[in-house]
Amino acid sequence: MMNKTSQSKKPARPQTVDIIIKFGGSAITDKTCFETLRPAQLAAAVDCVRLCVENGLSCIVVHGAGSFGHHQARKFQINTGFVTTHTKEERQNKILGYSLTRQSVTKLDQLVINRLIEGGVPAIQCSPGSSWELDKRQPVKWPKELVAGFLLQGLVPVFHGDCCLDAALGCCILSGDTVIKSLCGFFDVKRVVFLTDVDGIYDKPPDQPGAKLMKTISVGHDGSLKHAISTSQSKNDVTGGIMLKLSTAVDIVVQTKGSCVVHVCSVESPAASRVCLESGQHKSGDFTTVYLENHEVNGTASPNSILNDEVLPNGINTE
Ligand SMILES: Nc1ncnc2c1ncn2[C@@H]1O[C@H](COP(=O)(O)OP(=O)(O)OP(=O)(O)O)[C@@H](O)[C@H]1O
Ligand SMILES: C=C(C)CCOP(=O)(O)O
Repeated sequence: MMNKTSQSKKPARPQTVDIIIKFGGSAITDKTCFETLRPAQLAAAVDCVRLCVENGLSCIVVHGAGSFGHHQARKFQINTGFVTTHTKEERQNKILGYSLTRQSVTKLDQLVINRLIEGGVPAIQCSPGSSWELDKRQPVKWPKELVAGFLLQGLVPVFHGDCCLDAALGCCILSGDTVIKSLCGFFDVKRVVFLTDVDGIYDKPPDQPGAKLMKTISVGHDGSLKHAISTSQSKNDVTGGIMLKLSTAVDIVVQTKGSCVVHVCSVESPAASRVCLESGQHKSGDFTTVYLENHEVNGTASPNSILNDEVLPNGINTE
């Protein structure tokens, strides 16, 4: 059933994936309330995937945990692993928390997969918690060939942030953002779209006065950024919030030498489907594009507006 590419551990030419779409936990759930879905936002995210599939794009979905999982993970401190448990009771408590966290994230996963299938997307569950091996919170082994096989059959693999076993810590939390980085390290991914609850990356938390949407973020070959960006995260978030997203985006464009472009866009924005469907970079729109400086994307030189690396809400250029 598997072809030559999917059988080999390290194929000479990695299999192409047109797009990875991340359903942000902030976008599809209400992070301030326990296990609360935002159905309209989930429907909008599903619509983006449906459009991609209808247009023949190979697609992977990754979703965050949002208000499913983060509460339990925080309460039972799953991310510190078993090394911080000293008594039998502490260990039993942590194991119960591990079980409850997985139960919660897989509950959300089931809702997401049901909606995708109802929307006509041939979604296939790929929960990291049941197959990924981690060491010091970094993925060391995951079933790459199986995922490659699913994609070759036209299925849409669905991953999510999860709790996983960890060689060093016993257990830990694996963010959907880290999953995306691993996928980009194995497949030839053309673009990653983070659908979230804000228009993109701002120069400071968007609820702070004067915060400006960064329409483009140019990344140096050493991973450096031209502009300072400050962030905040919700008190229930155990995986680093938007900061992890930004560092994941930077790592992806550097690690793929610029062949993969990353966009951060509101799930509710009319631009979301366009960002998902169109290849290359986008000159305008209320979203963020993260790209490698001076890089040619899909054979076309980056547009000047991007090379100028503007920071502009309301047309203000801070350069
Ligand atoms: N500089 C910033 N730019 C953009 N958003 C920011 C910034 N600082 C803080 N935020 C907050 O980050 C939140 C989005 O990040 P978050 O990590 O929750 O995204 P997500 O991908 O939806 O979540 P998850 O990791 O659960 O999937 C927004 O609600 C926003 O208010
Ligand atoms: C809290 C858990 C279990 C997963 C976190 O994943 P993320 O929301 O993608 O960061």
